[in-house]
Amino acid sequence: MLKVGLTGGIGSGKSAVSSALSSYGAVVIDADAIAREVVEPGTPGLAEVVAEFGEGVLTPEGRLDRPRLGEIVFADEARLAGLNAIVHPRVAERSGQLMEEALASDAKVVVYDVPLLVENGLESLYDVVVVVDTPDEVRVERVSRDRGMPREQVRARIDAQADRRTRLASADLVVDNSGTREELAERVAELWRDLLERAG
Ligand SMILES: CC(C)(COP(=O)(O)OP(=O)(O)OC[C@H]1O[C@@H](n2cnc3c(N)ncnc32)[C@H](O)[C@@H]1O)[C@@H](O)C(=O)NCCC(=O)NCCS
Ligand SMILES: Nc1ncnc2c1ncn2[C@@H]1O[C@H](COP(=O)(O)OP(=O)(O)OP(=O)(O)O)[C@@H](O)[C@H]1O
Repeated sequence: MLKVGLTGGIGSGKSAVSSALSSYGAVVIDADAIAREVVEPGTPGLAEVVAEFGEGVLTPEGRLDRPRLGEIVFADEARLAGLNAIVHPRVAERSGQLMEEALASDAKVVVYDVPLLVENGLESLYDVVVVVDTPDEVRVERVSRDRGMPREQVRARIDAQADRRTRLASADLVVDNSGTREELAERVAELWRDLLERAG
């Protein structure tokens, strides 16, 4: 079983790449999805977030108000560090469990889709680090267009992440997603062949 760490900054196209890899037969573990699960209503994670940030980060229904918390933490490094200290250990634990389950399956390739692989120094956990590389301006365009996130919010998240050079320095393989979706699909098909070869 080949362990692949798939990373890239906000809006780079990791989800697009991981869903294509999943359709080819890879097991995909999604860090963003786990980061949501660990702060669902009733979890100790959400209780800690409220203790740290106050009731103001809850919606009237008692769920985490994610855009609100995003505005707070991406404007203030210390507050972001406070949130990361609550969420990241829980994500690491749960993703470790899911990785163990994947290793026990007969899949040839398992992909951990994680935006902060380089930031959190996780390179050594994977046989192959794949970086999805997309210019900052293109990412701002795509995320504001498709998710309605204000451009300044996308930029603030880009600023909170590793820069392009740092991320590329950790890459074993790079997928360029500056072009069309069709071009990306071709590159992922090539990537899959490469990963299968490495899986042996
Ligand atoms: C601040 C929160 C509530 C905002 O939620 P929102 O729904 O708007 O964004 P979502 O979680 O879908 O993240 C979208 C993208 O933002 C970027 N991002 C998220 N968290 C971080 C972070 N701590 N540092 C840098 N970039 C981040 C990533 O590129 C991510 O793919 C949320 O991002 C969060 O809880 N972040 C801390 C946990 C974390 O680091 N998650 C990333 C994977 S472990
Ligand atoms: N080649 C492309 N051309 C046009 N739009 C694209 C392309 N690739 C991805 N997108 C769109 O850009 C947005 C960002 O892509 P995606 O969600 O896959 O990125 P991501 O790296 O998973 O982002 P995040 O870190 O925020 O979770 C999505 O709305 C996606 O549909």
